[in-house]
Amino acid sequence: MQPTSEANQRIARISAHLHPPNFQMEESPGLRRANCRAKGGAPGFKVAILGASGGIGQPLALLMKINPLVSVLHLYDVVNTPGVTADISHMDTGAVVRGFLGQQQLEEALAGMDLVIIPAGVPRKPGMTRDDLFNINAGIVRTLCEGIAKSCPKAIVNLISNPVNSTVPIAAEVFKRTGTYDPKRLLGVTMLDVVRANTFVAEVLGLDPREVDVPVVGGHAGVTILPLLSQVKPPCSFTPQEIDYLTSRIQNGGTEVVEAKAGAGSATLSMAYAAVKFADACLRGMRGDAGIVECAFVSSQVTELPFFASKVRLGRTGAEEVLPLGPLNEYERVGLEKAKKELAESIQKGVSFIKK
Ligand SMILES: NC(=O)c1ccc[n+]([C@@H]2O[C@H](COP(=O)([O-])OP(=O)(O)OC[C@H]3O[C@@H](n4cnc5c(N)ncnc54)[C@H](O)[C@@H]3O)[C@@H](O)[C@H]2O)c1
Ligand SMILES: O=C(O)C[C@H](O)C(=O)O
Repeated sequence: MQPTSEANQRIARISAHLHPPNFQMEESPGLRRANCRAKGGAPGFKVAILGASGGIGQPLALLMKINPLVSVLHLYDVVNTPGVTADISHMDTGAVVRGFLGQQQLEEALAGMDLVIIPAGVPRKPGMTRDDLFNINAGIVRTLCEGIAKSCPKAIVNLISNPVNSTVPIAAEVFKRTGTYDPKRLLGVTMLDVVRANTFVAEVLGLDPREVDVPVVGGHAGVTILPLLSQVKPPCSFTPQEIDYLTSRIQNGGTEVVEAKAGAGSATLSMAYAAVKFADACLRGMRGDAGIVECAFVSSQVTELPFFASKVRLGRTGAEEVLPLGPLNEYERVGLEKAKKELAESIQKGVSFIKK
C-alpha cells in the first residue's frame, strides 16, 4: 500500500525527533500526546536527574522511569543525553522522558521540577579520597544549584556528588546567596552507607538484608560514616571483633568498590539503587505518606555542627524533622568525636568555597 503524504509527514516528524540536529525539543506527535498526558494531571511528580549520562545517572534514570510516582523525567548532562534519552524513552512505563544537553539547556531542564537528583561530577580512582574530588565537583555543584535557584527554587534536592560532606554546604551557600534556601529541601544522599550497613550486618547475623535496619549517622567519608550498631533492628548483639569488622567495612565500602573497579570509577549500580530508594522515600513523603524516615546529610541541630547525617522524617516539604541520635554506647561516642572533627573541616571547606 502507498503511504499517504500525511503519513509520510508524520514519519518525517517522528524521525526528526529521534535524530535532532541540535537536540532541539521539537515534539513528535507521540511526544506531544505524552506531554498532554503529563500536563493533564496524570498523578506523579516531575523529577530531573543532573548528570544523567554517567555511571550512576544511567541506571538511576532507568529506575526512575519505572517509578509509578514519576510523571515527567528530565535527563540533563553535558554529554550523551540524546542517546540516553532515546533509549530510556522506549520503556513502556508511565513517565514522560525528555533530554537536555549542555548548560544552555539547564534552565529548561529544571523548569517546574519537584525533585532534582544530582549525580553529576567526577568519581574517585584508587588512591584518592573523596575530598580529592573537591576542586572539580565543587564548581559543578555550584553551577547546577544556581540553575535550581533560578528555575525551580521550591524543588527538593537530593545531592549525590562527592564530597557530600562539602557539596551540601556549597549548595546551601548558593541557595542562601540567591535567597532561596530552605534547609528542609536540601538533602545529601547517604543512603548507600545504610544499604551497605544493612547488607554487611545481615551477612554477620545470617538474616535477609531486607529485614535489617542500621542507622548510619555523621557524614559520607571514612570515619565520618558512623554506623550505630547498638541500634540495629531487629535488636541483636555483636562481639567486639564483629563491631570492629562491621564498622571498618561500612566506613570503607566505597573504597572497596573503587579498588575492585581498578580505575574504572566508583560505585554506580548500588548507588543508583540507593538513590532510587531514597528518592522514592522523598516522593512518598511529598505525596503525604506518614512515617517515612530515612538517614540523610542535612542542616541539623543534633550536634554543634551545622550539617549532620541522621534519621530524618520526610514529608511534603522535605526533611520536616531531624530525629535525635538516640542512646550511643562508648564505642559510638568515641566514633562520633572523630567524625565531628573531620566533618567540621569538610563543612567549612564547602562554605569557604562560596564565601571566598
Ligand atoms: N553519595 C554517594 O553515596 C555516592 C556514591 C557513589 C558515587 N558518588 C559520586 O557521584 C558522582 C558521579 O559518579 P559517577 O560514577 O556517576 O561518575 P561518572 O563520571 O560516570 O558520571 C558523572 C556524569 O556527570 C556529568 N557531568 C560532569 N559535569 C557536569 C555538569 N557540569 N553538569 C551536568 N553533568 C555533568 C558527566 O558528563 C557524567 O556523565 C561522583 O562525584 C561520585 O563520587 C556519590
Ligand atoms: O567511594 C566513592 O568514592 C563513591 C561513593 O561515595 C561510595 O561510597 O561508594
